[in-house]
Amino acid sequence: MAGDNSVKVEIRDLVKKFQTRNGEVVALNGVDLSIQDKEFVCVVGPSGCGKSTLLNMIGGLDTPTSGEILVDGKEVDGPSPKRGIVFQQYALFPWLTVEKNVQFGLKLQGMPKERMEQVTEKYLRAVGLENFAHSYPKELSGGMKQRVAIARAYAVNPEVLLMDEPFGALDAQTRVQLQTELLETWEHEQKTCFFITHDVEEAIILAQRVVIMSARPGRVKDIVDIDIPYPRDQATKMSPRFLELKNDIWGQVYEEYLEVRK
Ligand SMILES: Nc1ncnc2c1ncn2[C@@H]1O[C@H](COP(=O)(O)OP(=O)(O)OP(=O)(O)O)[C@@H](O)[C@H]1O
Repeated sequence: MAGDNSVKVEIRDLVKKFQTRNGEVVALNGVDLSIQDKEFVCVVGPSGCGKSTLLNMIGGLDTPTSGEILVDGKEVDGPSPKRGIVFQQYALFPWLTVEKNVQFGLKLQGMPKERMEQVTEKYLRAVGLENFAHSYPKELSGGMKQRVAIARAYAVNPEVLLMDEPFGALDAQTRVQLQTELLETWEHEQKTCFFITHDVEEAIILAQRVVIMSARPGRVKDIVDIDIPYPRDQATKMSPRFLELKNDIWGQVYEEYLEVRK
């Protein structure tokens, strides 16, 4: 289950500055991080510490001011189907059915129709939406829409899955359900996952390592190994080790939150 010790994503001395009307904003200032192949990493940190900025740059949606991001040893120079992204707000095409949403990236890849239908069926089944293939996004609940976004990301078979608070807008029960499903899929598909969340419990349930970022300008403050075996479930949250890790991570995030408020 753990990464196989080959580095998938290497981030070196990454700096990102934005020029705004009110002057320069240093979002990230010297981020170093190595993510192993097939590893599940969660990132936590106070609001505005640059988590989304970091994810967008790994995804190739934005460029660093200085420093490097290497995927498989090659510098990221734009988006790639090898890196799938799931955002907090479902980002589905409202005019397309669930099935057509999932097939969007497959069409761009020129996948033959029959194969595309098999892939769509497989992933809609994986997220429990096989009976909603012909529904439109507006007919689905928030949790169902996010399931479609996850199925769509998995369908193109990315090597790295970048998830920016994908469950942030969901109610607690749906969130727990989707966490469980995501872990199950990760166990089968073994992708490298980079997952941003504000929820420390969510980070501990999902990740092999939790990266804690400092207040803006963001840097890596600490990396905590989550030495709780998989499969993890809701009962895991009652274990003494879980509570110990939660206290540690929560305490560190809170310190940074207080920095923001200064
Ligand atoms: N396009 C942009 N132009 C100017 N400033 C930006 C831009 N994108 C992000 N920033 C600034 O960079 C900093 C980091 O933003 P980012 O969204 O990455 O933080 P975050 O940690 O993801 O926050 P949150 O947890 O609230 O989502 C913030 O101060 C933000 O205002």
